[in-house]
Amino acid sequence: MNEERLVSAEQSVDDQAIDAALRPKKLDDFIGQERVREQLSLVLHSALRRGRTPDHVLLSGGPGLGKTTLAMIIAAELGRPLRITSGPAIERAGDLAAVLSTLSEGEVLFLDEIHRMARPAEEMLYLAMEDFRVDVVVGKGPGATAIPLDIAPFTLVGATTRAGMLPGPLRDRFGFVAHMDFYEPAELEVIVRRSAGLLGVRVDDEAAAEVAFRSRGTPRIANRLLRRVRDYAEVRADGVVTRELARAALDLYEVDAQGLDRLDRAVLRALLVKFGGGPVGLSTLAVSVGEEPETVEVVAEPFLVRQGLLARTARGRVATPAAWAHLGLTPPPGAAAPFPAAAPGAGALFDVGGEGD
Ligand SMILES: Nc1ncnc2c1ncn2[C@@H]1O[C@H](COP(=O)(O)OP(=O)(O)OP(=O)(O)O)[C@@H](O)[C@H]1O
Repeated sequence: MNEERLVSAEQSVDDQAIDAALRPKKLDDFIGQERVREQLSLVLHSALRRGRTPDHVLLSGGPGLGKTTLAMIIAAELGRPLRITSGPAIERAGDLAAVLSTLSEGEVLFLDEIHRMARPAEEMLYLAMEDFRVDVVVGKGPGATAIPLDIAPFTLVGATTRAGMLPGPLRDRFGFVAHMDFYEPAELEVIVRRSAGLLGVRVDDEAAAEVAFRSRGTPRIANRLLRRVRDYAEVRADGVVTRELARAALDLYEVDAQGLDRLDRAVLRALLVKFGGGPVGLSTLAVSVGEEPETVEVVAEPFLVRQGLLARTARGRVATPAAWAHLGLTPPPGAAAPFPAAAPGAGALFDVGGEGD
């Protein structure tokens, strides 16, 4: 169901063309992520000065935060071609050898979802990253021989949503690791205004702020909400997006003032109304909203936790005071405190898996 959500950060089929059209092409046009941008600029420009290929770059961060965009910008800033592949496309070492052996001097290789690459290919990549060499194995069994093959110096840009899943030896071979954070509303507002300009949508500043605020810190979601708001303004008004129109459109699509959607709110409401704010086990909570536990855990909870609306404790899921306020409800006397510091037997707080019902 993640794919169908308006507030999913994953790329949908509809997003593909628009993502491409809205990508900034230069580092200076890339909005937000100040530290990453500055660090990357130094890495790239010092390599350019020295006439060398820059260190390999690892981009780590959630979907829709701009990793593909940055990879394209890196190639553009270096004035080099970009080759794009992804971990799941590399099922065998031979798949990677085919890519590496056809790279041109200085080419930028973007390997998206690098944590999903096949293990034997990973080992081939170590050597390629370090020595610009691959060992091509010819034959099978005891007669197999490894033929070393030089490859052109290249820059690998790896992207991952799960930096923790990368084996240490692979992570260590990146000279520069960029951690991409969620964007601030003010940064997203600039992105919304820029995208509106490119799409020819007239959006006033207050409306841009409204869209930004509901975009869960993610440019891809901001661009998607902007499109829905544009449709609404075109059909129901004169095409100019005002704050009132943006609010009405996003309310219609059930994306609320903090970016929660129907599922998020259903989970929160069940936790508050049916279970008095918790603690309640994940499976019980999931059944009460008619979803699988995994859907609640993977799709709804991370954002609720990030927003400080829900806490995962050793005793189960607990609503925070902000959750009551967000849904305009009053906690009953004695509602569970999210952080029962003094309660005997209360366990650790966050991200404790496996609590019972
Ligand atoms: N800093 C930014 N400034 C302007 N637009 C941005 C920025 N970051 C991302 N975007 C826009 O958001 C959309 C998604 O970005 P992109 O495809 O680069 O994300 P991603 O991190 O590679 O996502 P995924 O991990 O799902 O592939 C693109 O349209 C891109 O233009």
